[in-house]
Amino acid sequence: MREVPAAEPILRVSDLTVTLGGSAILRGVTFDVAATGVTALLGRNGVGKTTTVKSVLGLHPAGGAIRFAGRDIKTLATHRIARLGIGYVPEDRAVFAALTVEENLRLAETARRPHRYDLVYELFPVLRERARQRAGTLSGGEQQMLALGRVLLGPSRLLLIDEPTKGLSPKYAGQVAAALKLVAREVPILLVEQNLAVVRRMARDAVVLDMGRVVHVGDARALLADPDLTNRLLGVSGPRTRDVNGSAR
Ligand SMILES: Nc1ncnc2c1ncn2[C@@H]1O[C@H](COP(=O)(O)OP(=O)(O)OP(=O)(O)O)[C@@H](O)[C@H]1O
Repeated sequence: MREVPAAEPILRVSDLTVTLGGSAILRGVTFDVAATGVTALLGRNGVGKTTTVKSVLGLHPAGGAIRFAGRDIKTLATHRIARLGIGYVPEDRAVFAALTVEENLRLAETARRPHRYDLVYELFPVLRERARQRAGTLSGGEQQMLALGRVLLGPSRLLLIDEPTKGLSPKYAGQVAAALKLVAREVPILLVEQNLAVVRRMARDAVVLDMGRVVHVGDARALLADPDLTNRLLGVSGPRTRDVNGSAR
């Protein structure tokens, strides 16, 4: 029987090195992001997860190679990388506080069409309900939904999403995770996430960083099902006590 070749990864990061403020932050990071599903980028605080994501976007000068959909993107300017179809939701959510929800979405419109308001409002009905409300007065969870809505508005081929559930109540974290899971059916996601219950629910693949290096690559659930490995790599005992909605398990 002929083997079906596995799809090419959508993103290939090879031997990525980044120095910031005189310190070597990434020391040869190598990993792939599959063309489907969610790849979780994990690790303790300060190990280089955000730096990795920003480097993919051309926001830090980096050594090594970055290929997106088979194309070398490391030397491209950030706006050109974005135009190739890489969407980014940063950790601080980056919504315009003084503008309404609707204005925030309209500002995210780009030349790349179609603008998928139907998808955004289907995933996050609260954004339609609060269309006229200033973004700065939304709750943290609603602001996160707006930030995700902004990036989902245009067609993307890969989403880089940095800690989308950080600081959210279990209820909102659950809602955001559920929406991202739906999004991941259409667009591959590289997800930085500390909430391991969210990771277990969404991610198929896991990449773990430690001190600027990849120390583990493999199946996300297998990693999280192994308390010793989880403890050694992530410094926690895994998502065993509470699920993503905060219920005890
Ligand atoms: N512009 C910068 N100048 C100097 N050092 C920086 C800069 N940006 C990040 N760093 C340092 O690089 C290291 C990695 O930071 P990074 O934000 O990538 O970590 P992280 O894994 O995303 O952490 P966290 O989980 O806490 O968000 C940290 O020690 C941080 O202080």
